[in-house]
Amino acid sequence: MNSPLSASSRTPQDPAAENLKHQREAIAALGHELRLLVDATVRTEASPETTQRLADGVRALTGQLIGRRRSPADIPEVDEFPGGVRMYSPVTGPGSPMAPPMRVAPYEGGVVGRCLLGIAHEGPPGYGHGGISAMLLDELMGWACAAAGRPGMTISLQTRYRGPVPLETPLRVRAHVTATDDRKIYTKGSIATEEAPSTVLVEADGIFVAPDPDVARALFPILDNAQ
Ligand SMILES: CCCCCCCC(=O)SCCNC(=O)CCNC(=O)[C@H](O)C(C)(C)COP(=O)(O)OP(=O)(O)OC[C@H]1O[C@@H](n2cnc3c(N)ncnc32)[C@H](O)[C@@H]1OP(=O)(O)O
Repeated sequence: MNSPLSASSRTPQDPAAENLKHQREAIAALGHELRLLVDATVRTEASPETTQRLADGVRALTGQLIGRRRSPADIPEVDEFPGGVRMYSPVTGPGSPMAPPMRVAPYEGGVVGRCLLGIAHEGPPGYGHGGISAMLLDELMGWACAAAGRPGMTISLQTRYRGPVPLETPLRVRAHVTATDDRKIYTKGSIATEEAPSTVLVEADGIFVAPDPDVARALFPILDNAQ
């Protein structure tokens, strides 16, 4: 299984790789514009008439996007599953209007994620929603498992909120594997600002399980097709 941090197996000269790159760039460009739209939407004080007109305009745009719809079980062609690029991940996906998106890199035996939360991610006024913090940590601890060669699914996530997470502030999320026990992988994670990286605002303990192969095939039929 490839690590999500590893490069794609296709070479840049490969026409299929060029096409994939082109597709991903376009998806990321749309994701970027949609994130700006989401941000503008949750900030707007436009009149009801203007808001209604915009809703009609957005509906017309959405109509253009409905073509080959995928079922939840399908893997997008632009993705690498398992263990690779997820263009529409709600945390790291450059094509997701919901994602901050968090950029992940290796870091001191684990992984680090960098992102900003916007008003769309707000919980208490001016601060991030606790569920969003848990989502960032869950995802990054999952990456830490994969980067350690032990990909798994979350079975337990415990979060402690020590301080509110400021919006529109560069954040540093960290995660690493602390221990493994058969199929269980134990992880720790934290969120701090880039400005004060040693002041932990949220910390988490996560337990992941590498699913039994039969369970994994039942959950992800695509794994059978890939063989
Ligand atoms: C790189 C991309 C990163 C993405 C990260 C995103 C992470 C996620 O959000 S994953 C989504 C949320 N998680 C889930 O939906 C998982 C739901 N759980 C399941 O489907 C199953 O428990 C699954 C598939 C993980 C494991 O099933 P299976 O392979 O049958 O394992 P199973 O035999 O039941 O359990 C293995 C061990 O874990 C323990 N365990 C399983 N579930 C739990 C649980 N919820 N709580 C505590 N222990 C548990 C079992 O007791 C067992 O321990 P032991 O061997 O000591 O008895």
